[in-house]
Amino acid sequence: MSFVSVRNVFQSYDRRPILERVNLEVEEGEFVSIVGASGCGKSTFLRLLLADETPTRGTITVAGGAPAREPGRERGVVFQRYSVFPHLSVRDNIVAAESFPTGWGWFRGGKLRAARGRADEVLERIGLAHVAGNYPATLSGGMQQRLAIGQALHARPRILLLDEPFGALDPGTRVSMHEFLTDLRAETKMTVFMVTHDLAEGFKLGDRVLVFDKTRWDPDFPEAYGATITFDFDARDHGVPYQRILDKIPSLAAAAMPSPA
Ligand SMILES: Nc1ncnc2c1ncn2[C@@H]1O[C@H](COP(=O)(O)OP(=O)(O)OP(=O)(O)O)[C@@H](O)[C@H]1O
Repeated sequence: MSFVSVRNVFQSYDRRPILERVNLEVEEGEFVSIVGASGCGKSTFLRLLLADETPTRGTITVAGGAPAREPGRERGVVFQRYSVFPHLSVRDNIVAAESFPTGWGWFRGGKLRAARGRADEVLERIGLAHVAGNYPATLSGGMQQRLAIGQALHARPRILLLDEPFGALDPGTRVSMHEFLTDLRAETKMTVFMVTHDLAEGFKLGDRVLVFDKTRWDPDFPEAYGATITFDFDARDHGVPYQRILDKIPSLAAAAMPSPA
């Protein structure tokens, strides 16, 4: 039995199909990159994996359990724009990640001191110990995104969901974030799903690269059909040079790029 099992999943909004017949089996510890045209439903798929939404049809199960009805601590998420708390210090942003999901509200006294100690260990690991007392606004984009990832990891999720986590960063910072994520992954053995518009990034970081696209298309009614997984590439050990895939399936180049605004 695989770790994450997506069986015949459909998702519609107001009867408008977004995803149809999505089937996927993922082993624990796999890194799955997701690419596809803008608006084809990649973020929707992540929300379904997060259990932030329930599919219109079909089921998503983790470790053979019952389908989740709401996000839990075993699933962490990071969005493109840093979702950190601007009014809290870097250290307390990590503390918040631990205290809020417990439903106990903000830690106090000895509990707060202990939580801050644990937060400092996380900051050490993500290279932000030297700015622990700063507010997020004083950090660079890459540092804020490292903080957002640190927050998500602090709950020790078994599944990490990344929605274009490096999309807003400059190319140099992106490369250092790739190294950061690769190291963390080796350390934690998490299962990761990452939506990206950057095909090279998808192949560099992923064990697999999934392409979402429509298999049916009605020119008179473009919204008639939803998207599904049309390719599932093995990207392990740089197994498939993505350039060769682009040569073979040129439409993928367009599918993997954001559409012009
Ligand atoms: N809650 C919702 N209610 C209605 N429509 C929605 C909702 N969420 C998403 N949609 C629509 O579903 C479609 C897919 O959106 P989604 O954000 O999943 O695509 P995406 O592939 O992640 O796009 P992008 O690459 O641009 O981020 C879009 O047309 C969007 O407007």
